[in-house]
Amino acid sequence: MRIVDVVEITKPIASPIRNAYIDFSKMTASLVAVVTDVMRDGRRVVGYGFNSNGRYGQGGLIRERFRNRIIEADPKGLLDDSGTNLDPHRIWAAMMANEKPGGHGERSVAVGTLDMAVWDAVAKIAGKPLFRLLAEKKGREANPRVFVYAAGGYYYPGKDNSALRAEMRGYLNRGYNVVKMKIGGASIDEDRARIEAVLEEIGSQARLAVDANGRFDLETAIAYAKMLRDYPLFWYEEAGDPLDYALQAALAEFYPGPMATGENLFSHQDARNLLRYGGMRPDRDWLQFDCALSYGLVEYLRTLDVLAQQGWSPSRCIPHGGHQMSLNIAAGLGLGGNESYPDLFQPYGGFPDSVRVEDGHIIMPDLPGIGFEGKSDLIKVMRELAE
Ligand SMILES: O=C([O-])CC(=O)C(=O)O
Ligand SMILES: [Mg+2]
Repeated sequence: MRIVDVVEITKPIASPIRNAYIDFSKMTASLVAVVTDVMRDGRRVVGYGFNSNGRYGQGGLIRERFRNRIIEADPKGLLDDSGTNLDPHRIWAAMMANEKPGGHGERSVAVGTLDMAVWDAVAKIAGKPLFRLLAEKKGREANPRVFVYAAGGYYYPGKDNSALRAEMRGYLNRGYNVVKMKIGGASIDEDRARIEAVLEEIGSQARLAVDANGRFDLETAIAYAKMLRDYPLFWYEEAGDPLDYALQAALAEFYPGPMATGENLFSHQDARNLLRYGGMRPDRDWLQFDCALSYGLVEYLRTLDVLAQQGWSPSRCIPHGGHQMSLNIAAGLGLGGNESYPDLFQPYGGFPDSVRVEDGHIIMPDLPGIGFEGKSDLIKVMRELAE
């Protein structure tokens, strides 16, 4: 058994939306395939992966470095001890040969994208849904029912508060009971009016989270905290620079409600620094590390170890990114849920076609691998790449 090829294509996922920091008019994503020589149900096993929105495609790094290290490694050295499946940890180590520590940059996105495809292949070779494989490896019970929330509420050109309300109403109609909107891309008075409009629309049917995308300095973050704490928000996300742990810790003094951050921390070492120095509170705050941006699930397992050492439960994690990889981790390893973008970043985000959101939760279908084969628009572009 061996990996015979690794292929990558960089695709546009452009849209006219804007958060407080970037617009998505030139956004791209890498789609990758890990092609094996294993056959299952009459088909060659190919694992697929892609990177989450917010960071651009990683074709250069994947094609120049990480792909070659997998292809050039001794194939036997990439198998598990039984020799009957690939070993994601050994493949990860092969990819990271001759890489210095620290300064994680975006190489973590390239590795995370390939790691997703490796786990997809491993679960397909095992003939199981990835979430069941993960639960088995950890000796725990999988829970296929996963909390999901609807992320949107972006700044669009020409979008007024009635359009924002209609967007949120649409999410409620589709079964969500937590919705998220952007803040920090307008004046604080405008943002207050946008928040009040959404709260009026959703009433007691749902809760609202807000996301500043790291835009604020400490003074502005605190000014917003004082405004936001008047409302019963689900969370206040990424107020300041993701690496400014002192800002996050200072903010906690002004914001008693739940805070969320972590989508732009790309390693277990960065996660550890957040928990050590960021003032995050394990009884109410939320951690959003996204494996597809941060060296994949092999690294995310280390991050979960860091959490345990620092007294945090995995149930405080609701990853960024809205992809099925994190849904599997949530169902298999007991995370608190997953993000979802009902109207954005298609065909990559979302759920298998048969899945419906009910009461803010989905039920994972029993599909081998990550479950991409259950989403027709997604598997179509995947197969165009490698089958
Ligand atoms: O707008 C983005 O970059 C995405 C984001 O922060 C989120 O989903 O939390
Ligand atoms: Mg965010």
